[in-house]
Amino acid sequence: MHDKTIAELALGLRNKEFSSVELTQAFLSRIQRYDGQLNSFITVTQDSALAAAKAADERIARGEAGPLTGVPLGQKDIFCTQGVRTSCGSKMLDRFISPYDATVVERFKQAGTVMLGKLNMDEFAMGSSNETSFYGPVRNPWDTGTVPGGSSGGSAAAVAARLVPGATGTDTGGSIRQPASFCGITGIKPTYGRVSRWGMIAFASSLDQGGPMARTAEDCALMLRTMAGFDPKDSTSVDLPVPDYAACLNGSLEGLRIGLPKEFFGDGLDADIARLIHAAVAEYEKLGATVKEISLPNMHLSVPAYYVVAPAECSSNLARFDGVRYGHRCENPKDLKDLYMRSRGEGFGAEVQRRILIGTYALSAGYYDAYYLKAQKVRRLISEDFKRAFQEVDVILGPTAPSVAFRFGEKTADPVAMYLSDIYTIAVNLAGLPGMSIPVGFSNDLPVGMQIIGDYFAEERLLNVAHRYQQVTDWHRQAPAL
Ligand SMILES: NC(=O)C[C@H](N)C(=O)O
Repeated sequence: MHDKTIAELALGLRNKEFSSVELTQAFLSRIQRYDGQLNSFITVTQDSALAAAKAADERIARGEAGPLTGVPLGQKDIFCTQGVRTSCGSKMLDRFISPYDATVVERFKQAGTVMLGKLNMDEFAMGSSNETSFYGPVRNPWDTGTVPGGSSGGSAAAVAARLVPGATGTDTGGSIRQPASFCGITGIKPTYGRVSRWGMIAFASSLDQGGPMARTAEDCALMLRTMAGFDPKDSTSVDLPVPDYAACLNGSLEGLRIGLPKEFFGDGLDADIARLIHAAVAEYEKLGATVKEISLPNMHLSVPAYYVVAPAECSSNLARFDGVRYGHRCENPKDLKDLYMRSRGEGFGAEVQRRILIGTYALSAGYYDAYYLKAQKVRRLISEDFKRAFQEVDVILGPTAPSVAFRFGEKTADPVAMYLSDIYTIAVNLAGLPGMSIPVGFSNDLPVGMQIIGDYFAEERLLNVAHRYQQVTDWHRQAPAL
């Protein structure tokens, strides 16, 4: 059962080939058997999962089921879950039991899905390797000596290892796409504003966006249909109708205009990855697409701009964790200042502290214009690059990451080397565009992902482009040996 996609599981449930309780039990026993090796879960919610599965079976029996009723899923531990620890991968929130559900969690509950547990992640979503989690690193199921990517590494590893058929992720600067690439799965970061951020612990509010991670584009479409939609509780949520993403997967690609940005294929890209991306592009030509080289001239400014904007917003968002109302509180504080200093010093790990310091500096009097304001101007230039490109092409293809999964410790001593893992993904967040990663082959036995970028609210197009490729290839069907 664990090898089936979400679409196949949903069909099996509807046809009563198996019950949601049986399915949930099967995944729970896989988690118990294999997650010791991977560490992809922070919390497994066995009892509530079985209760939700039982309720789903009853709903199916009454003929009141929705398309995903009874399907088990995992939630990244950044989404608040009522009555369940929501740690965000941090000691700061190790004992935080959320009093409410995030909108995304609430929507999945209403759809009758079953939450298997909360997935491991980089602390407060800051990282590209899952090595910053307070709960220890997640291991990549393709080679447990390598990282799964980050920050949604627990979600990616669990989906790849078939411990869950699908999971949520969040993407502030590549955090859905880069781990999807490293673990050989499919993930989509929707347009900023498409999925509610309410109850999703804030890192950089102008960039954060939740999205689905699964094995196929079809499964991502099914999950996104449930996740997306207007939410009055999120001030940046966009009030646009949600298309039936699964209905447009089979559209023809005849005449599709593909752009390949020359900046994505320059120095720093692994030669094997470049070869696999070109091979995937050739498949699209067979499907009727035309290809042209384009330029995104300000791409080289995306990582520097992101590392001003994201830390600036994080320094403001994380100010709430002061040991008074939220989060870890130190023992026996002498006075208020001591309480703040020690609670934050003990509760936050090194990478989070680094970002808070950078952000506070960038926003401080006298530096604001030089850093924050300038980064915002660069952000506009990057958006305009894409705007120009989308006048000529329908989608942009390129690598998701410059390398395959790297080894533990390889980049921890050099934060800038770590930040460069997101060199191809970050510009998409700065512009607020939708982006996707799909598996297109292997290099040294490790999965390689291709990125598909579209114009605002072109999620249907991206999913269609990904699905057509998955109909003629089987990279997304490969499974790691556990
Ligand atoms: N949250 C993300 O999208 C991950 C990104 N690598 C960062 O550390 O900021």
